[in-house]
Amino acid sequence: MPQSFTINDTTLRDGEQTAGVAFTAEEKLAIAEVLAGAGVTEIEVGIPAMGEAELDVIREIARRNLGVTLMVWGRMTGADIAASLASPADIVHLAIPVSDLQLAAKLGRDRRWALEQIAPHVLRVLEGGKEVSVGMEDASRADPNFLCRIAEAAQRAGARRLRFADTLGILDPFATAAIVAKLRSAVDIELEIHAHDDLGLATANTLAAFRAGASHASTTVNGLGERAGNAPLEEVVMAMRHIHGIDMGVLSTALPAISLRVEQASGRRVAANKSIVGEAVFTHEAGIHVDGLLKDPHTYQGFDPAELGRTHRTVLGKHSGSHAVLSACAAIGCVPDRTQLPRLLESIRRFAMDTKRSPDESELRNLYLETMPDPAFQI
Ligand SMILES: CC(=O)SCCNC(=O)CCNC(=O)[C@H](O)C(C)(C)COP(=O)(O)OP(=O)(O)OC[C@H]1O[C@@H](n2cnc3c(N)ncnc32)[C@H](O)[C@@H]1OP(=O)(O)O
Ligand SMILES: O=C(O)CCC(=O)C(=O)O
Repeated sequence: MPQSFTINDTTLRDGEQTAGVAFTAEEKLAIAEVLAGAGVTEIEVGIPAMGEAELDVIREIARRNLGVTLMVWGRMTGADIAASLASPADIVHLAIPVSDLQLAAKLGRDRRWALEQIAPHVLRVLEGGKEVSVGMEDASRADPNFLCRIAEAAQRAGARRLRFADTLGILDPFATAAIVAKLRSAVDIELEIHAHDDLGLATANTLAAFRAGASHASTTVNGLGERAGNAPLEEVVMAMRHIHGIDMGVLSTALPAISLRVEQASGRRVAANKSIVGEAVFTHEAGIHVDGLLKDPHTYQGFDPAELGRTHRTVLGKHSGSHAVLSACAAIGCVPDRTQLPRLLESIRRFAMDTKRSPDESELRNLYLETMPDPAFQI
C-alpha cells in the first residue's frame, strides 16, 4: 500500500452525535488537546450551523494552536456554508445525501438536483478562502455510477476531498473495497472512508478502504458515534500497525488515557472486553493460556500490551489450572503441595462460581489455609 494514510478523528462531531452524549466546551477542548498531543493530525471539530456556542468552542480549539487541521461539518446549503465560513476551520465539509431513498424521502429531490448542487456550493467555500471536502451521505445505498459522477463533479469544482459514508454500516470489507477502488479510479483527490459499526465491521471496512485506495479515515475514540458508532481510533491505529505495518503517526501509549478521557466526558462506559482499551483485554484466567504465558508471553500475545503502556495480568477462576495456582500462591509466599493443590483448585472454582469473581490475595490465602492438609491425617 504505497499511498499515505491519515486519520480524521470525528469524536467531536459524529462521536458527540451519540444519542445522549453532550460534551461541555472544556471537554471538547480537552479531547482536542489529547488527540493532538497523541499525534492525530486532523480533527472534525463540530457543526457551525448548530449556532454560536458551537462556533465559540471551535474558535477556542483553533486559538490553542494545536498544530492540527480542523474540519467542520455542514449540509450543502448556503446557510451552513455561511456558518462554516465564520469558523476558523481549515476544511469545510459539505454533506449531501446521494442515495435515491434519502434524496427523495428527506429532501424531495433527485440525482440530477444533487449533481447540480456540487459546483456552486464548493465554489462558494473556495471563494470564502477555505478548502472543501464533499460528503456523500448514505453512499453505500447509492448507485456506484452516480457516486462517480458526484466524485467527478467534486473534483472538477475544486474540492480537495471526497468522503464515502457507509452511513448505516451495512457494507462488508469486500463491498467497501470494490466501491472505494471504483471511486479511486474515477478521481484522484483525497478519499475518506467514514464507516459505521452497525454490523461490527467499521474497522474492517476502514482497513479495506485504505487497501483499496482511500487516503483518509474517519475514526472516533472508543468507537463513539451514531447508533453502534464509528470505526474506533484505537482499533484503526493498532490494526494498521499490526496487519499492514503502517504507522498512523498516533502514539499508541496515549490511547488508554484518551479512551478514559472520552469515556468520562461521554458517560459511555467502555466494555471490559473492548479491543485495545477495554479493562480486561490483557487479563487471562484459562489454565492453558496462563501456563503458556508463564512459559513465554508470546504464546498468547498478538501484540505486546506495552505498546499501549499496559501489561498482561493473570487472575484465578473457574478455568484456572495448577500452574496458575502455583504461580499465584508463590506470589503471596504460599506453597501448596501435591495433595493440597487439587483441593485448592476445587475451592478456587467454587469461589469463582459463588462470587462471580476472582479471589484477591487475602481470599486466596484463606483458601490456601482452609485446604492445607490436616496434620492428624498425615502419614
Ligand atoms: C449522517 C449524519 O451524521 S449527518 C450529521 C447530522 N448531525 C446532526 O444532525 C447534529 C446537529 N444538528 C443540528 O443541530 C440540527 O439538526 C441543525 C442545526 C443541523 C438543523 O436544525 P433544523 O434547521 O432545526 O432542522 P432539522 O434538523 O429538524 O431538519 C433537518 C433539515 O435539514 C435538511 N437536510 C438534511 N440534510 C441535508 C443536506 N445534506 N443538505 C440540505 N439539507 C439537508 C432536512 O431536509 C431538513 O430540512 P427541512 O426543514 O427543509 O425539512
Ligand atoms: O459527512 C458525511 O458526508 C456523512 C456524515 C455521516 O456522519 C454519515 O453519513 O454517517
